[in-house]
Amino acid sequence: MNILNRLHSYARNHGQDIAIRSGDSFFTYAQLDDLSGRLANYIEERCGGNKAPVVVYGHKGIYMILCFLASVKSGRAYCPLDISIPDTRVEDTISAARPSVIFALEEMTADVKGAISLEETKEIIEKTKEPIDESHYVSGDDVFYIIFTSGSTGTPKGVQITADNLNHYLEWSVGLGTRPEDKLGKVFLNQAPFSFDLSVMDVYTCLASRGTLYLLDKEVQLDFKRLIPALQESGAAVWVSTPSFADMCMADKSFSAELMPKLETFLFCGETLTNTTALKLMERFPDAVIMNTYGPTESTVAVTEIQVTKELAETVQPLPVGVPKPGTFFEIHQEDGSLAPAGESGEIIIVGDTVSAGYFGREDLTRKAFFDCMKDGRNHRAYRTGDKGYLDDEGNLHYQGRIDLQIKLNGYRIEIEDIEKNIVRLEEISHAVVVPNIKEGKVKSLTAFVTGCTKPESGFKFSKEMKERLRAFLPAYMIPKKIVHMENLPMNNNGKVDRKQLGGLA
Ligand SMILES: Nc1ncnc2c1ncn2[C@@H]1O[C@H](COP(=O)(O)OP(=O)(O)OP(=O)(O)O)[C@@H](O)[C@H]1O
Repeated sequence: MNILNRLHSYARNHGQDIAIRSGDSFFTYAQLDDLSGRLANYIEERCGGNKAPVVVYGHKGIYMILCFLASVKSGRAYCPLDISIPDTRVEDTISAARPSVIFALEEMTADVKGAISLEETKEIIEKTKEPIDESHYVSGDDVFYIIFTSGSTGTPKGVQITADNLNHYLEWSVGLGTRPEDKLGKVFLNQAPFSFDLSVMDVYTCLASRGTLYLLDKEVQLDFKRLIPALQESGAAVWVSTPSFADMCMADKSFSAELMPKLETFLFCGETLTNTTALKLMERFPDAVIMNTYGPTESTVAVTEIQVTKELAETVQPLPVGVPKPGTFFEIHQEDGSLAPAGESGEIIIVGDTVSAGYFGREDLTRKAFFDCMKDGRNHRAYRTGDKGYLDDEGNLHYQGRIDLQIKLNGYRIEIEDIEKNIVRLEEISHAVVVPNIKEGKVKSLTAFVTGCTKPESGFKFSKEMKERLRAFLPAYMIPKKIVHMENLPMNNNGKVDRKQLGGLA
């Protein structure tokens, strides 16, 4: 599949269909294709031989996607930066990317010179009458986008995803949870900021399916009084978010099939989907299909899928993340780099057609994380995920947490996520995040932050009781020193549980 050609054909044959909506603004397929082609012409004329990426700064406006498409039509990768990114990181990213053009579609407070504002972008498009020729479009191994990871599990790096990576990903994602034809013309919900690659799952799967992308901005997401009516108004059939965001929505009783009667598919990625969340969602949306998918930015959003049925959610805990998409293979490596025996756990290595070429301008980091590998008689790109997992007899991948969330406490080697999985076995608790208390580089104790039950009268008593009961599941050295009840776990800008913030509270 070639997404840019597909957009062209939609613009020609279904030009009046709405491609993107944000509040009262929208672009039809004809507008999106035409205006992005014209803006691409401007970029090419202005930059000529400078093929450096285009930085697009902003939030959930419809012009964001228009600028992404203009960049790739001009033959340049784009690098999306959301307004939630702190100024210093915006500045660092821009100095690393050395962009050919910067579009700042929202007001920018970072120290950045020469950015083109939204008003100027509109004027440029108005003045540039001709769309760019297709021969300029990024294709094959050309980089389509560069996403700087959030750093939730390390330091931010610019992951380069090529046109081929994206096209291979889309061939699979249009069929996630439903047949591809069942997604045609449907509404897709966008929760994730564009600087988080989860958004690629809704933006491009939607555009590839001639759907309407419904953008939910940050302020709406944080205000139930606006969020619930927006969800209702969206008419969404495909839901794409982190599980944490769905959990947050479930705090409102009206979040159900009555509110969103057209909702057919939940697509989750980015963090663990707990059995509790899946089961609660099934109660609220009995007819919807729930898909768990897994993958890092480095292998284009997601590379596995599994439909979470009631039976699965009731019998297998934690939930598997599923089987690889076509064109993806897994290897499980032991600490010494050799292949783990069948069924045993180790580092998950992703091999295949959606694995990135590497990090932008960071040959050193690229060499550490990526390598080439033969599979089925062909050379493939492979990526060391830093995630731990194993493959079961049916070929399902089971994710067991980050290798770097392994700590040493009083000489014991402990998997933080192992403790979390056991805490949620306690009836009252639906989510648990355990953070180490570190002094002088050494782990001194552990604190667990939990949600689920109503606020206990005495935090001390609650902690004591939970710890007592945890003894049924965990050895004493793995039981956190404190168990703290919270109404909600804090989320980072990408909508994942914010471990760093909790670390500060421990
Ligand atoms: N379905 C899933 N279940 C559990 N964990 C998941 C799932 N999908 C993704 N993850 C976790 O999210 C990671 C990928 O996150 P992402 O590429 O968004 O980077 P990030 O959160 O910005 O972190 P960093 O910046 O440190 O790379 C995976 O490597 C895995 O640890």
